Amino acid sequence: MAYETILVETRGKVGLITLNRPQALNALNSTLLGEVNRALDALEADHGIGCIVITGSEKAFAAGADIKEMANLSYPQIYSDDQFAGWDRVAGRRKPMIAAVAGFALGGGCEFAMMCDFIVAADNAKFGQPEIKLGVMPGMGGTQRLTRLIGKAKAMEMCLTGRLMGAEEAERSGLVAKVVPLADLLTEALKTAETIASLSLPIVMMTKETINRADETSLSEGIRFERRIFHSMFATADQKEGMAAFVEKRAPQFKDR
Ligand SMILES: CC(C)=CC(=O)SCCNC(=O)CCNC(=O)[C@H](O)C(C)(C)COP(=O)(O)OP(=O)(O)OC[C@H]1O[C@@H](n2cnc3c(N)ncnc32)[C@H](O)[C@@H]1OP(=O)(O)O
Repeated sequence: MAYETILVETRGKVGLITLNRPQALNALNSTLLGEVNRALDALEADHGIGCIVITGSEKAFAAGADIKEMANLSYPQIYSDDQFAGWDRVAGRRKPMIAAVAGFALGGGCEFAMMCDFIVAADNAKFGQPEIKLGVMPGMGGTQRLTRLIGKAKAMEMCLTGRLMGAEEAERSGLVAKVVPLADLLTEALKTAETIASLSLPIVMMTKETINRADETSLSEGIRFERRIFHSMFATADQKEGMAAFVEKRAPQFKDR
């Protein structure tokens, strides 16, 4: 498949999407959004893929939604086109997605990274929601996801001032799972993705769905949901294989069923 703004590769059971608009610091325009969704459609349909890594360049994961593309839109246009609705499709993906972030992850770039299941950051990463400086606010989920990840006080401070947060503070605050040296970013992200992809895909997907339920529901409903999904895992061959392998002191051979 041909793409203009991204590169798509498979490395064993891992799908790798690299944002590739270096001249605009990977600003997220509508072509790029369409291509990311097209690539994710293909990777999700491929039964050989167990995890997806999304990355950018050393300078920028993405410097935000494309300001030049949106600057002159009118309210009727942006409303009737439901601007950014395509990002809900990105966020709703069922296979696990890791954002490997180096450099700037600003505005929509930070929001895109937060749509992934977790973020591995290079030590030069800078996160921020600077939209307030453009006379708007985050519009791709940032007010909600950032608040859930780092809490109201820090989310308010970041969104109301537009200040940037470095990688170490982002890790301390719960925005990123792990910080690694820039030179090791892709290797580390791919290694983590390979670990996930070596496990049972349906069990991984059910676990992702169940954890995401925590953002949507009360504790008691969430625990009830977890219990139902946990019980259902006993209908899979991979549960039988995983537990038999432990008892027989051998490595499990998961079949994704
Ligand atoms: C509104 C919603 C819902 C979401 C958003 O995401 S709004 C955008 C939020 N992001 C920002 O406000 C960041 C904008 N970018 C910057 O502040 C700077 O580019 C920088 C601090 C990230 C890097 O500065 P640097 O001096 O190193 O590089 P530049 O010369 O400024 O940029 C290089 C090149 O990229 C173009 N660029 C950068 N960001 C965007 C963007 N978000 N949209 C469109 N284009 C962008 C920049 O204009 C320049 O290209 P030209 O030389 O052709 O102008």
